[in-house]
Amino acid sequence: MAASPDGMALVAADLVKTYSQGRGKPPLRALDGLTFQTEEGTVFGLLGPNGAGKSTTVKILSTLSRADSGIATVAGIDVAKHPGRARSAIGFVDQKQVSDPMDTGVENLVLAGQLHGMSTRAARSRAGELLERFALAGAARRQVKTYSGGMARKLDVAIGLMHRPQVLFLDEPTTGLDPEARAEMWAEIERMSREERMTVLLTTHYLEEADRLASRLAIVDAGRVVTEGTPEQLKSELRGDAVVIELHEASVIAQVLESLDRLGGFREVVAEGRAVRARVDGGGAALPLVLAALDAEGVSVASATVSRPSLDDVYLAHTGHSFAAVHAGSSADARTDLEEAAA
Ligand SMILES: Nc1ncnc2c1ncn2[C@@H]1O[C@H](COP(=O)(O)OP(=O)(O)OP(=O)(O)O)[C@@H](O)[C@H]1O
Repeated sequence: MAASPDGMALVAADLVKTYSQGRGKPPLRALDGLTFQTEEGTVFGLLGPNGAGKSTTVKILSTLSRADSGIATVAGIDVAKHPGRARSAIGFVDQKQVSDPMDTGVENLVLAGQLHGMSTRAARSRAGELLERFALAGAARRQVKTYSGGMARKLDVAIGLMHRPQVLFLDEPTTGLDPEARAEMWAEIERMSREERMTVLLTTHYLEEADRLASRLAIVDAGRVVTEGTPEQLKSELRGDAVVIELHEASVIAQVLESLDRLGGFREVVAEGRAVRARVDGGGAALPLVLAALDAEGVSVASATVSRPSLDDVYLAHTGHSFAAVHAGSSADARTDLEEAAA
């Protein structure tokens, strides 16, 4: 399998991309020197708040958009110089359903194979293989409109795999799936990368998903990679434990911040809604002191927890906001495509 000479399946080097925002407004710098690389046969996670530049990065790497400057390669192929070759090396699974609901599962797969230049015979054989693998063989001849959400999603991934790509782009593969379907999808993604040495670029709104699947992660903010490493490395870089104090009322936040300041030793103190988060060494010993101080001041605490650093803490430390708060219920992207409109 031809990867780039240095074994990197994906390279994004100093990517810059600006979008026109319409007449009279300055262009928006969506990517500002974004850089990362991914080894062959691994799952690489891209995390970041809405608007950080993840989709723009994926669009450039998958030839759907062009960078203003910088280099992007997929399996050693420069995507700007050889988009056709790059396209045959990648599979792209969009957030939106790509299969035709009126066609059967097998019809969708065979059509996808034919669009990639496969003969009908080869496409049928590959479709059969994938239907088996995704436990969809029993539903192969049913219209996709009769499938559950999990089945339709698996079919979409199978469509992306028809032409045996070296690199698969998965944009929020489990958004909207129930826990069982999500677990099944995770197992399949793990299997693909392990057994077939397939490289997967995963963008996700679920930290748990990134933690479980990605061997390396990049956190993207304002068009740049702000930190990168294995989930374990990123977590171990954070010193101390995470303390979260939830209050019954937001009006006492200032009092809590003052108490923490007085007690000393608390770092990265952030107030969010009715909660205060902070880091402290020896959280187990520090928490009772905080609770005693707040009790003495008559501040009513709804809950208080202390935990080892999580990926959410990594995210918070690098972006200044918690992943859960940013992504609560927000994945729909309703902006108008100004770039296309301006073209
Ligand atoms: N076609 C476009 N025209 C104009 N602005 C755009 C276009 N596409 C993206 N943007 C802007 O570029 C920035 C980066 O967007 P991008 O979609 O890459 O972020 P993202 O990290 O994928 O966010 P999300 O999680 O919301 O999908 C945002 O400010 C966005 O509004």
